[in-house]
Amino acid sequence: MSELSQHACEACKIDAPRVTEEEISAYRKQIPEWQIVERDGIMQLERAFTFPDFKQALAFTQRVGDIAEEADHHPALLTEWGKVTVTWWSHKIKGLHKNDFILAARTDEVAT
Ligand SMILES: C[C@H](O)[C@H](O)[C@H]1CNC2=NC(N)=NC(=O)C2=N1
Repeated sequence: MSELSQHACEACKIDAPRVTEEEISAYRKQIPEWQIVERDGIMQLERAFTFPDFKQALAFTQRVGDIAEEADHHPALLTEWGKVTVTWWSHKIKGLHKNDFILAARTDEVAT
C-alpha cells in the first residue's frame, strides 16, 4: 500500500492548481508503472492492466468505478478482453491534479 493512496482527495475546483514539475517527479516514484501522456493539450496519467479474460477485466473495471465514485473523481476506462486501460486527469483544470496521482495509486491497489 503506497503512502500516496492514503492521502485524501480534495474537491476539484476550477481554480485548483495543477501539479508542479517537482510534485510530478515526487508522486511518479510511487506509481512507476503509469505513463504521463498528453492529449489535446491535456496531461493525463495512463496505465494498461492485463487480465486472463474479459470477465476479470470487467470486474476490475467495476472496482475502479467504485473508488472513483467514493472519491467523486472519475477516470476514462477502456475495457477490452483481457485488458483495461485507465486514464486519470482532472476535467475542471484540464490537466493533472494531486487527486489523479492519489487515484492512480488506489487503482494499483485494486488491480490484484
Ligand atoms: C459535479 C462533480 O462533482 C464533478 O463534475 C466531478 C466529477 N468527477 C470528476 N472527475 C474528474 N476526473 N475530473 C473532474 O473535474 C470531476 N469533477
